[in-house]
Amino acid sequence: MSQKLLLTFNAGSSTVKIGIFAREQNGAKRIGKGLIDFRAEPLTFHLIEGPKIFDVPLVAKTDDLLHDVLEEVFDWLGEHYDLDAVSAVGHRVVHGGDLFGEAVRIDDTSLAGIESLVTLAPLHQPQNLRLIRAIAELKPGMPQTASFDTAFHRTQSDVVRRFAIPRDWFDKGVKRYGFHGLSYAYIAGALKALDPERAGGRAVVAHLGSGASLCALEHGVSRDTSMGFSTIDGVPMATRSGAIDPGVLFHLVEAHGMSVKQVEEMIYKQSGLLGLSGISADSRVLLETPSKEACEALDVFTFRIAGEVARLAATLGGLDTLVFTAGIGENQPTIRRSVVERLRFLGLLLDGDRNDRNEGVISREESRVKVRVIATDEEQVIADDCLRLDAQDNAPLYRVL
Ligand SMILES: Nc1ncnc2c1ncn2[C@@H]1O[C@H](COP(=O)(O)OP(=O)(O)O)[C@@H](O)[C@H]1O
Ligand SMILES: CC(=O)OP(=O)(O)O
Ligand SMILES: [Mg+2]
Repeated sequence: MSQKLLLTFNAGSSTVKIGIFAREQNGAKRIGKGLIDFRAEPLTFHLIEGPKIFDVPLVAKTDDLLHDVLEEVFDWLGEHYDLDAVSAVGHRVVHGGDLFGEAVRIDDTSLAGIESLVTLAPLHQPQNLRLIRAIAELKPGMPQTASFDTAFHRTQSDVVRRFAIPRDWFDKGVKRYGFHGLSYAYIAGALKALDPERAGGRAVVAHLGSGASLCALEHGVSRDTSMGFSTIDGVPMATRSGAIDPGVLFHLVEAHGMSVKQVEEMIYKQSGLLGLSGISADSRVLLETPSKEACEALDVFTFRIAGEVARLAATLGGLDTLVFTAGIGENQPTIRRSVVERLRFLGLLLDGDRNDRNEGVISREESRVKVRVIATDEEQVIADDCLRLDAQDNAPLYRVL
């Protein structure tokens, strides 16, 4: 019999990342990585790690269900992996609200809980649900688990989580939740391995991908983060505005007659780097475009990130380590340089050559704050949760309702 496998799904704002893991005695070991790119026209599947590397355009269209897209992706994956050996599937689910403090098996009850949080993460949660349902149809009876982005931040104090609005709204769930928790959990583990005594001490992690946020870690525990109630808050992103004076939103609706839906579309999908530059949501394109607007978009981005690092350092009462991670954080020296140069006053000194080579430590020896680049792996966290939950007992399986 062939070795048992696990699949993981990490649905971000613009891609779905698929992890293929072997179930080994000492845990889940990655053996492949795929990516469905929803920005590409036509929709494209990339196998970026595995026995063969390839890109294929998909015939299936993104419909509301993702059933056809996944079926086609499974056909491609099936040429290289024995998909009959898949014994469980784990998902990243972006919002767990106050309902989910840790990863869970998916059954009808947990699925209803995930569904009840759709309005809190309209860019992500519906996609998570589509994937869960499509897999339940394509692989009936397959055990599925959910790992929540919000769960890692439940160690934050109420002072950090409260908005300064009438206090009963907090009890009704209007509070700062924070996201990218699977990435921060992975980085906290990596920092512990690099620095077993102090896990990086007082560390700020900058997760800079299509969605971007920062997290303040005290010996690996979340104390504060830039994203709040929704995935809009904090720093500007590929297409999201980041924190914005709520007065602007009232103004757009009342003085300019925009509907709430139109404002939502603008803030989630037409803002950030795309809106600022008018050129592209992809920082790689902006770095190569010699225009004033592209340059200014990147300046706003790095200005706001540096400001957030300083704010989070205040939460921690100082800063020992700054970590860059995710697509931009791991791969873009120019953006890291602009952020770190703005933070010289906090004791950060960049080693330009190390930074250009994307090395693990990019600060100089004499820098008071150590600056690191660590590749995140949200799929590993999902796979570890999935393996642990699946091994516990034969609890409920999700079937198509
Ligand atoms: N070499 C690179 N590979 C992939 N993404 C990169 C690279 N360099 C920069 N990026 C940036 O990272 C972003 C994607 O980051 P990622 O963490 O994968 O985001 P998400 O999970 O939100 O889709 C891209 O929009 C791009 O701007
Ligand atoms: C929470 C969030 O913004 O996720 P992503 O960066 O994957 O879009
Ligand atoms: Mg992501």
